[in-house]
This record gives sequence, C-alpha cells and structure tokens, in this order.
Amino acid sequence: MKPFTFDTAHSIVFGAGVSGRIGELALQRLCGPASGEAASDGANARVLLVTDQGVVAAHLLDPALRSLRAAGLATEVFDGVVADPPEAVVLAAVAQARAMRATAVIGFGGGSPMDTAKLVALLARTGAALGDIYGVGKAVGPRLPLMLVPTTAGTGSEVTPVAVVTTGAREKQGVVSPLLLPDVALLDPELTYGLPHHVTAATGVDAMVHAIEAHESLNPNNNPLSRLLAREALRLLGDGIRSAVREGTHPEARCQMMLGAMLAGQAFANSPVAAVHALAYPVGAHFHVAHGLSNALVLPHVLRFNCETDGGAYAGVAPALFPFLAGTPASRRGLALADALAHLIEEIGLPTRLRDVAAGNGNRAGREVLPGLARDAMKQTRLLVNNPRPLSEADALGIYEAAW
Ligand SMILES: NC(=O)c1ccc[n+]([C@@H]2O[C@H](COP(=O)([O-])OP(=O)(O)OC[C@H]3O[C@@H](n4cnc5c(N)ncnc54)[C@H](O)[C@@H]3O)[C@@H](O)[C@H]2O)c1
Ligand SMILES: [Fe+2]
Repeated sequence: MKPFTFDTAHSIVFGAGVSGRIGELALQRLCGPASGEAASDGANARVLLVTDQGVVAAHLLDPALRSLRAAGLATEVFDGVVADPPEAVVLAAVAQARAMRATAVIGFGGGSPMDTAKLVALLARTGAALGDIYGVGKAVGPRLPLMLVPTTAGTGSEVTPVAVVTTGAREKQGVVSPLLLPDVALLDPELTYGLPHHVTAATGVDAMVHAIEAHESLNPNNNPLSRLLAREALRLLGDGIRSAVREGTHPEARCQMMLGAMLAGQAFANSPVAAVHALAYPVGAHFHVAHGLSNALVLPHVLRFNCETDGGAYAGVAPALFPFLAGTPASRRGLALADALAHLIEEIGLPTRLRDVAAGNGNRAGREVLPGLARDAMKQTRLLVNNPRPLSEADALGIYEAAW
C-alpha cells in the first residue's frame, strides 16, 4: 500500500439545530487557551462573522448572532461577500477584521463566504498580501481561530484546505494550504431548508463530482480513506438529492446532502479533482453560471471521454451512486454512469446543454466561443494532471462541442 497523508478540520460538529449552539462552541473552541488566547471567558474576544446578503435575507443569521452574543462574544458582521468572490471583496473583509482587531473568524454561508473567511483568518493575522499566497503551500501562518458553517451542501469548503478567488474578469485562482482547514466545521442541515431548489440541485451535483473525481484521481496522494469517503458520499447524495430538491424541508434528505457534501469534501481535499472541474471553470467564468451548474453541464461528456480508453473506468464508484448499476458489467459501467447522471441532472431541473446557458442569463454567445473555453481549460494544469486520461486542447474542444 502506498504511503499517504490525510488532513481534515480539527473538529466536526454535525446535527439538525446544532447552529443554535454556535456561541457556546465558539467560546469553547475559538476563544479558549487552545486558541492562544489568555482568557477563556470570551471577555477579550472579538468575532468577525463573514457572510453574504442572500444568507442574511434568508434570516439564517439571527439565531446565530443571538447565540454568539448570549455567550458574551462581541461580534461584527461582514455581509459583503458575493458569489465567486473577487479579490476586492476578500480585501474589504480583511480590512474590517484588522480594524476591529478580530480575535476569531466565522465563515457562515456557501463556498463563497467560507472561502473568504478562510483568507480573512489568515491575512488579518499575518499581514501577508493576497497576491503572494496563490498556489499550493505558499501561505505562512499562524491564522486566527476559524469556524466554518456551511449553508449549502456542495463545496465541502468547511473541510478543504482550499480558497478560490476570482482574480480577473474571467480567471480564478486558488490558495491551497493546510492552514485553511478550520478549527471547527459546524454542520446544521436545518440551515439548508430554505435553499432554492436550483441551488440544492447544482450544489448537490458539485458534491457528486468531488466524490467521483476524488475516487478516480491520478494524484499521487489518492488514498483508501478518500475512496471510502467518496463512495459513502455518493451513497448519501444519490439517496437524498431528489427528495431535497422536491421538498426542501425533508429532514432526512437534508442530513444526507449535508453529510454527503462534507464527506466528498474530505475525499477531494486529500485526492484532488480533475478534468470535470478544469472544464467547468471556463464555463462559469464566460457564462456567469454557478459553480455546480458549470460542473453539471460538462460532467457526462468528460466521463464519456475518459471511458473511451478505459472501459472499466468508474466501475467501483458507479454502484455507490446508482445501486442498479451493480448489475451492469464492469466494462460498461462508466458509460452507464454518464448516462444515469445525464438523466438525473435533467430530472432535478438543471439545464443540460451549454447552449442553454450561453444564450440565457444576459449571455448571447454562440459556439464560436468554444475554442476560447478550451484554451482556458488548459490553464488548469493543477487539475488536469489528476485526470484518469490525458486531455489535450483539441480533446477539451471536442468535449465542449459534445456538451453544446
Ligand atoms: N474551497 C473549496 O474547496 C471549494 C470547492 C468548490 C467550490 N468552491 C467555491 O465555492 C463557491 C461556490 O459556493 P456555493 O456553490 O456554495 O455557492 P455560494 O456560496 O456562491 O452561494 C450561492 C447563492 O446561494 C445563496 N445561499 C447560500 N445558502 C443559502 C441558504 N441556506 N438559503 C438561501 N440562499 C442561500 C447565497 O446567498 C448565494 O446567493 C465558488 O466560489 C467556488 O469556486 C470552493
Ligand atoms: Fe466543486
């Protein structure tokens, strides 16, 4: 067996309604002596809670703020995060943290607020410049004590060492460092009850892609723990997604989605994703569609491409997501998985063709944009090296043509 490393959040707290205890947990885990603070009664603690307007409008914050203040923690809110956060937003949040001399940071929302909070915890403490820490292992600590509270079930950011920032009109960069793993990941499925059905669907597919790509990743650190977690993630996500989309307050389905997304996050945090994400990033950037939907649009086509040279690809992972595929011969399971996913994506109400998003949402692009997308996808070498099959620019264009 190959040696491997597996990192995750220091502590994971999961349960329906558990965010009502956020004040008590923050006091114990972010303000005690373990966090480097002399006082453990919260008297000197100043918490910055990082979130976005959608989370505020959904009234998810009020109980959390009451709980934090009841625990005696002075708390300020930064609610200026936007989806796919640009550098300017991260810097504005860092400035607020510095101005209030924050002693701890809480990220509360989807991947966008959680990623922003990770960078705030790091930059507010060290004074480093954001531009200097893009890439793998460039960040230097220490960081402020950090808690992450997801309100979508998709990115798994609460357990990944990654923060993604939009750096130009159409480019994203990642900061990758174990320093970004939080002290506490607090998972309360009730926070997702009001998530709109299209966000539930898109973020749920994002989580599935994390698990599928982690399981098959060519990364040298692909490991048995990640594969085990990926299969369990897919079992939970496959079981829960239709009910969660249809009936947002379905307690069991929301638990399955939130736990499944977190397990998928743990899997890909230690066995990184590949070509589906590499080809999804340009789609999101050019057509301004959500991360999960970008993944859904290219997913079946990348899987079919990967199966062309290896009929047995995905044979181990397919039945975890779709138990009926256990009866399909291993040599045909990968293609059957691609077909079943295409069907599921349509069933949960997501657009299925690139041309659907290229022509809507304020966009007017025709298929002449596809070579530009293929060129941009090739910049994601960090991800492409993990793909089970080598992929050229011509291959990327072929996949976009198939997805158009
Ligand atoms: N760090 C990582 O490991 C990682 C992994 C994948 C993606 N990402 C990044 O995460 C971001 C995407 O995150 P996301 O898909 O969670 O979306 P998001 O955080 O951008 O949120 C999407 C929308 O949903 C709303 N929302 C969130 N929770 C809600 C709730 N409970 N009820 C109602 N509305 C709610 C938000 O206000 C927002 O409008 C992208 O920037 C992507 O690059 C990070
Ligand atoms: Fe993703």
